[in-house]
Amino acid sequence: MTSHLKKVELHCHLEGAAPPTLTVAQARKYNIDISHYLAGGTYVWHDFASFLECYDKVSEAYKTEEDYALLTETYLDELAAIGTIYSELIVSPDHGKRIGLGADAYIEGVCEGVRRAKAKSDIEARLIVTGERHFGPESVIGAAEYAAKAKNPLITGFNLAGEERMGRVADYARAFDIARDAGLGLTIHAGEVCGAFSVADALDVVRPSRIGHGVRAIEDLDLVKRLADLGTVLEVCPGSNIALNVFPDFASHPLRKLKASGVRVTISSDDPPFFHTSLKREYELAADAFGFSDAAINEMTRTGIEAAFVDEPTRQALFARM
Ligand SMILES: Nc1ncnc2[nH]cnc12
Ligand SMILES: [Zn+2]
Repeated sequence: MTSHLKKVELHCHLEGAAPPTLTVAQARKYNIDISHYLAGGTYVWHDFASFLECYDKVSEAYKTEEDYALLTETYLDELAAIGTIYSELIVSPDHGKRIGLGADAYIEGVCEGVRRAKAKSDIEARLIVTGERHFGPESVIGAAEYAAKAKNPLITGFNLAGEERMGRVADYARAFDIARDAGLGLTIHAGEVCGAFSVADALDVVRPSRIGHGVRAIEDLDLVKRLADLGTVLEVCPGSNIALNVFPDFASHPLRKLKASGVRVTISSDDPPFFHTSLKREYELAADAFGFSDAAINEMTRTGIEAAFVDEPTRQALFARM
């Protein structure tokens, strides 16, 4: 039981949080045939590549500023209802461009959703602009330039997601330079689909304060020590890792080992309905599948606040709410 615990989430893709019921309604509204990707109330995919394809198709069912406001508000309301005080949403203005809505209208819709949710529950939220590797380095640079120029106080970070097997981190270094120069927090997907080398690449090239997943660092114990020494925070998403078969089961998932080795870890849901999970379930798994005490879970939540891409007064206000 973790319902009494305050919660923080650093790693959730906005479109990846789309409830299947809402996506069905959206697809009906726009007369989109989504039956290959959503059947029986469940998103349909069978491996990482088909998951990404399904994710992109589902995203296409959200088309207007109001659609993004509703999607954001719906997810943040769900988080607030389980005691979540802070959420970082991974968003893709580039996707807004691709669907013809435009990056500004996409972001404005998301910001409206953040404001609506905050007015109801006081949940704090920030946006991490992401580039997606499978759309190529130029599109990732475009995403970084957008984030850098936006001067939107809710946009506080930059991420790189998508097909991890596409190119090496160095191909995307320029995008991270742009984001770093703009003062954005840096995080990057690594060590999820690819092995420990991708985490080492991320540390060498990007020097991020956080890594999305990073769990396959466990394949190289020197690298685990490096993560612990640097204080790099891992945004660990156990349910996602099991759904994508990164590890066969929770017993072989390295969350406990990483934490015991001194690596700073947090827990998140990634793309919850795609992976049959939720932040509530991830906290329950931390207690039941991993055997963490309330104190250990609170420690991970505090790590999340320490690593959050927020200004210091906001960070202190979040600590005060713990
Ligand atoms: N788990 C994941 N890894 C990489 N890119 C993603 N985009 C959405 N979810 C993702
Ligand atoms: Zn992710």
